[in-house]
Amino acid sequence: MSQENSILVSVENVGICYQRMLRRSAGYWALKDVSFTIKRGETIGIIGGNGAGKSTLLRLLAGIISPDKGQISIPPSIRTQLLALQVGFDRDLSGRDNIIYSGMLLGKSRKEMHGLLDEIIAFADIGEFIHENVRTYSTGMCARLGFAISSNLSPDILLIDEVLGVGDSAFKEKSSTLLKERIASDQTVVLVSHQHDTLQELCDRLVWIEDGVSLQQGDPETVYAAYTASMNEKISASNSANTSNA
Ligand SMILES: Nc1ncnc2c1ncn2[C@@H]1O[C@H](COP(=O)(O)OP(=O)(O)OP(=O)(O)O)[C@@H](O)[C@H]1O
Repeated sequence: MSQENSILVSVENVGICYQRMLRRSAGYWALKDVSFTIKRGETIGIIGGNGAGKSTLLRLLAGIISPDKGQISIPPSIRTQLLALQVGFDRDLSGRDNIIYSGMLLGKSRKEMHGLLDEIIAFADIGEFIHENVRTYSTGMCARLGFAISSNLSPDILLIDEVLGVGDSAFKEKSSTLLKERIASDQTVVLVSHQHDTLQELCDRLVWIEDGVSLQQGDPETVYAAYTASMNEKISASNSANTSNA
């Protein structure tokens, strides 16, 4: 099989159960039964309603959490990087130190990272804030830092959780251009987004997840149409229930 078409990641009947804070209450299965594969060089879009389990799935692919049932297979040499607004940085370190730390997590040496620092800082373009703790950053600044790091480090799989469309218009343009370049250069990408245009333009395939279950996968047009039809049905059902209760 050629390298381009080889399966890089396989997710089989995976479930993730979050433990509740109250010890006696049962855990919550955020993912119940998710299966799909990712081929080398593919851009996969993950869609689904709020709370469907999309971010949980990216955390699983990033190796932050492990499955409580089923299996995920990723070769040990494969480095993933998660670009998300809530995770990925040590909030008590400066942006600069987070750049070095992220690079080392992706297998770079401290010396290599010092060589890349200036370029990454220039791409992030957040001024003196680069020396402040990430805790003080705005949402857009976190997105800038994340994109700046991934633009220079090229992980094997880039995982993007709804950070497109964040920030000012100059940054949106810059991040979208970067992503398109990565996709053209055969970067493997998994992208969570609610933006139809983005999914349509960038993705080879969509995987639709609802209530922790992978319902459908395939070409973006078909899967998005099925997802939208299901959403519209839910809205109609909810409107009818509200009318009959009035
Ligand atoms: N750390 C956690 N502990 C307990 N429950 C969690 C945790 N993280 C997420 N959940 C729950 O798991 C479910 C799936 O959450 P997740 O964030 O993966 O959904 P999502 O599809 O990304 O949602 P959205 O589109 O709203 O961002 C939700 O019901 C959420 O409340």
